Amino acid sequence: MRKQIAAANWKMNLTINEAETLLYTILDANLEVSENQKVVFAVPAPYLTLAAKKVTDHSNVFIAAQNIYSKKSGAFTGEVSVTMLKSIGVDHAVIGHSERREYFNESNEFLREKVKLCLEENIVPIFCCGEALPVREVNQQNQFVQTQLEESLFDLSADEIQQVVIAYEPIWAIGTGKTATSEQAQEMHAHIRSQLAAKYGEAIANNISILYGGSVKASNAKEIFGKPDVDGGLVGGASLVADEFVAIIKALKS
Ligand SMILES: O=C[C@H](O)COP(=O)(O)O
Repeated sequence: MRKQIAAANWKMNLTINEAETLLYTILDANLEVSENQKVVFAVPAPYLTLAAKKVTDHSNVFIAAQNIYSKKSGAFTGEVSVTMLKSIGVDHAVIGHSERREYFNESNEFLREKVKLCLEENIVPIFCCGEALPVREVNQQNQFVQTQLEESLFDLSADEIQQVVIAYEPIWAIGTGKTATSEQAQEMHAHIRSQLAAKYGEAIANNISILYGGSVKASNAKEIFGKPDVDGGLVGGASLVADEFVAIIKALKS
């Protein structure tokens, strides 16, 4: 049975003191995260070690890197590898966020290598996909996202694909306050799941968590997460406010 997941993406925000306070406040909020749920914090790289140590006492709570490099080690100044993450207890990584694709020119092919590497090291890739506004305006979003999946994920084996979490994040809804309607989210999630089913079979497709990202907040999480193919969210801005993120966690399906 696929997991329901609330994933925080702090992006490039917070000082260490602010990060500690936020994480501790959320963890101390009497969270009851069931076996069928996961809470993930994608924190800035300098805070990964501290955050990974802090969550060891909390069941079903995990720490993610916001990015990795596509090689395991070597002369790649400034980059962070999956091997390093593994060695500090980090077990998830956001791969292919639209900000990485846009500002750092990360291609589907490059992201395919990163996903592979995560799986080799037993790190769960949270693979992001999603279209920009001009693509949606000409109603090409399904084909666009399908190509992202095909080029980055569809050479994985049946065992491998089931380790991947997919996050659908329409770029026009990220940080804009403009959320996709729950119907738009469901429509795309159903499309993604149908593509997974066509490639790997229905049973496997039904095992894969598909998160929605784009202006999720406490006030809309319940409705969006309530849709049958939406298995939680990847949350930016609202994950920086403890009460908001706690409410978002509570909005997960049980
Ligand atoms: O990774 C998270 C997404 O980019 C969503 O960000 P947002 O919740 O601030 O719109």
